[in-house]
Amino acid sequence: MRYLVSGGAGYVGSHLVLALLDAGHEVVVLDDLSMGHRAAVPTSAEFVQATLSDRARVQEIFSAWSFDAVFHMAALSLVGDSMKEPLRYCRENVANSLFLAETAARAGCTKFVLSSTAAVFGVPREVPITEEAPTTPVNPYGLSKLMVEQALAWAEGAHGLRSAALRYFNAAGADPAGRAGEDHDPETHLIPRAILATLGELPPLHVFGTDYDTPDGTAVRDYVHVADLAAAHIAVLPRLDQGSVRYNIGNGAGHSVREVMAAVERVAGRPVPHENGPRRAGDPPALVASSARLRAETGWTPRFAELDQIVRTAWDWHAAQPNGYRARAAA
Ligand SMILES: NC(=O)c1ccc[n+]([C@@H]2O[C@H](COP(=O)([O-])OP(=O)(O)OC[C@H]3O[C@@H](n4cnc5c(N)ncnc54)[C@H](O)[C@@H]3O)[C@@H](O)[C@H]2O)c1
Ligand SMILES: O=c1ccn([C@@H]2O[C@H](COP(=O)(O)OP(=O)(O)O[C@H]3O[C@H](CO)[C@H](O)[C@H](O)[C@H]3O)[C@@H](O)[C@H]2O)c(=O)[nH]1
Repeated sequence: MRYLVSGGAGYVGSHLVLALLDAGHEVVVLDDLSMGHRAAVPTSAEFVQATLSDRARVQEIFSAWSFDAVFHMAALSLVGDSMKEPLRYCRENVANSLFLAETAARAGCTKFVLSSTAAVFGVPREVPITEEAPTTPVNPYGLSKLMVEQALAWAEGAHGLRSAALRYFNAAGADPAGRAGEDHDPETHLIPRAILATLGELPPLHVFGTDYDTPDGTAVRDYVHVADLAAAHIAVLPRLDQGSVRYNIGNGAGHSVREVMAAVERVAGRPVPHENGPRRAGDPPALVASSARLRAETGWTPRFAELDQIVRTAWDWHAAQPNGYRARAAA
């Protein structure tokens, strides 16, 4: 099979590309490298450096190749930035996604997998969060993804485009073989920030909020290993033969910021330098997935379900290349 991965030079995308190549598929990566890294894309994948807002380039890609499915990961995805630039977030994420989906459908591609997010749920009334939970985003990032999900839901009847909306919870960890890892600039995610602070590569970690209504007062998230996330994408593809789907993807276990710091300390064998601070705007107190539907319908199950396993792969990646892909690019 041949697949297009938009955003395939990014964190989650690079791990999906590895999983697809490992399974023997052909992969074309479309990425503008605004956040991703050329060195994150294996040489056995085709690479097209282009932005999704360059409509002519996107159409050229569909003229040059035919695809069995599109995995659409390229997006603006920082909650904090989305609070500052809500219109840009909605415009970019919605317009680019819908143009890509429309172009795919016109080219005869009938399967479209959207990287959606737990942020579509806002502050949930109940955890774990099922696919039936109300979708009431509390930040423009979550709203932009929800708008794309809703538009795609109309595309099946009208254009025959079947879609999978995959609501990732918190992607974490690195390729267990060390081929890829997380490298954002700026890095905003908790686990890499805690690790890089411990390695002395970043200033002490700021704990965003210690007064949440959670067991230890810090916010709770569901950390899912990025290789398990990649495997879920492959597992859902056959479901699209029967129609569009949406799945929540997490481990089903919540961990607080303090628990994550404790896991980093166990793996690193030394304390995480940190300071307590105020809450970050747009952060819900607790997000934990029910992935029962995904497990039941696809047989997917996480291989790296323990927080320490997840942190260990991330630690190994950062300890081996504290400057991320820059060292690889220079090599
Ligand atoms: N990381 C997470 O925990 C998480 C959680 C939920 C959802 N998601 C979603 O998963 C997807 C991937 O997330 P990630 O953490 O890998 O992000 P990332 O920033 O590492 O990767 C996104 C990639 O898309 C590229 N890109 C961005 N805008 C583009 C454009 N207009 N044209 C072409 N390429 C463009 C970037 O260069 C980057 O390589 C995103 O859609 C994100 O919203 C991520
Ligand atoms: O330096 C930091 C960074 C994060 N946190 C806290 O750690 C938790 C996790 O924060 P991340 O930034 O790692 O992840 P988010 O939960 O904010 O966001 C991630 O998951 C969301 C859905 O759950 C979105 O999809 C988003 O794209 C993705 O980055 C949050 O409670 C946050 O407040 C800190 O205390 N200090």
